Amino acid sequence: MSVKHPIISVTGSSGAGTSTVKHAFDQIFRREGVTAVSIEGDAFHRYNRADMKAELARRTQAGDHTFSHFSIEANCLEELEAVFRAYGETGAGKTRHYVHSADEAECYGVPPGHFTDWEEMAPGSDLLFYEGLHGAVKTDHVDVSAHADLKIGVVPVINLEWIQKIHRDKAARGYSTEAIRDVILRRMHSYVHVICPQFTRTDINFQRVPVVDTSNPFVARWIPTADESVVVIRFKDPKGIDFSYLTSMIQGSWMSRANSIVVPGGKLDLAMQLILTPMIRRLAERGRRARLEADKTPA
Ligand SMILES: Nc1ncnc2c1ncn2[C@@H]1O[C@H](COP(=O)(O)OP(=O)(O)OP(=O)(O)O)[C@@H](O)[C@H]1O
Ligand SMILES: O=C(CO)[C@H](O)[C@H](O)COP(=O)(O)O
Repeated sequence: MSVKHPIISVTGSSGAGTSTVKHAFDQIFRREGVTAVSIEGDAFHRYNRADMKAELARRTQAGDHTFSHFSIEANCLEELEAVFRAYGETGAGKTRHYVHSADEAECYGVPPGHFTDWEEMAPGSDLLFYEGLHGAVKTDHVDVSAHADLKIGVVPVINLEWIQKIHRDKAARGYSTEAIRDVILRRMHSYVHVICPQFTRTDINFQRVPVVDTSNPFVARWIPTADESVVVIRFKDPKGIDFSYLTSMIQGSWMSRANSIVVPGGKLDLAMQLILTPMIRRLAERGRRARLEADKTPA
């Protein structure tokens, strides 16, 4: 955690909607005049696509059927923790991109399945924004979670998460339904042991729940729309959250527990703005004040 150089971490499984949620954050950053630098979790995969395939084959042959991109060992989480620590201390750090598709390849000048070179983040930022699979991970050897000042979980109920993943991976990444189904199955062990535990460490979880039948996600023809879903928003620490303000501002919302509200799917953006803007403003202002004070203090 760092007052001077705060970190916001948005964590979710593949297809959960973390990239989509990033847009909501970008709007708040723009409106509030907050300069953010970003890290994509996929940048910290340990292997490029070909090496991952080879490692997977090696492990499968050795009898390990649980290895996947969700696994701790498939990612450089010590490096991610080190980048979080360095940013918290100095406001600087390095990152890169994992290129998934032909579109991204054109943008980054690197073929799909490869990484760009490591690059220093732009100097002078107010905060670091992470979006990916492991932003609240804590094991015996690595603690990414401890370095993040605001942790957000993006967790649709699982059938919806799969539908979102299947549609995105088919449309944007060119995979077949069968290949995606196999990946979902292979990742299940780490989904349970690595992904889920993070959502008890997050400060706020946004859980999209469809109100249409998603019983067989593998044949769903489209992703349930905003109007066909509600979002459960759960606060780890409800102290200081003005629930009556939120429920009066967000039409159709209600409290389902002492720490949770439910909003219509179409109000997710508004809910995120109302909830997150004051938190982001506070982090950025505290950081600016602390950096100013540090500049005034003689070395
Ligand atoms: N609130 C939402 N309403 C409707 N569709 C959504 C919503 N959130 C995400 N989706 C859809 O789900 C798919 C996956 O979303 P997104 O790319 O944001 O996932 P992700 O968590 O960033 O995945 P990855 O980490 O694998 O890149 C996209 O097709 C997106 O349009
Ligand atoms: O989104 C993902 C994880 O968050 C991808 O599954 C992962 O980055 C691997 O990508 P690919 O299978 O296309 O090489």
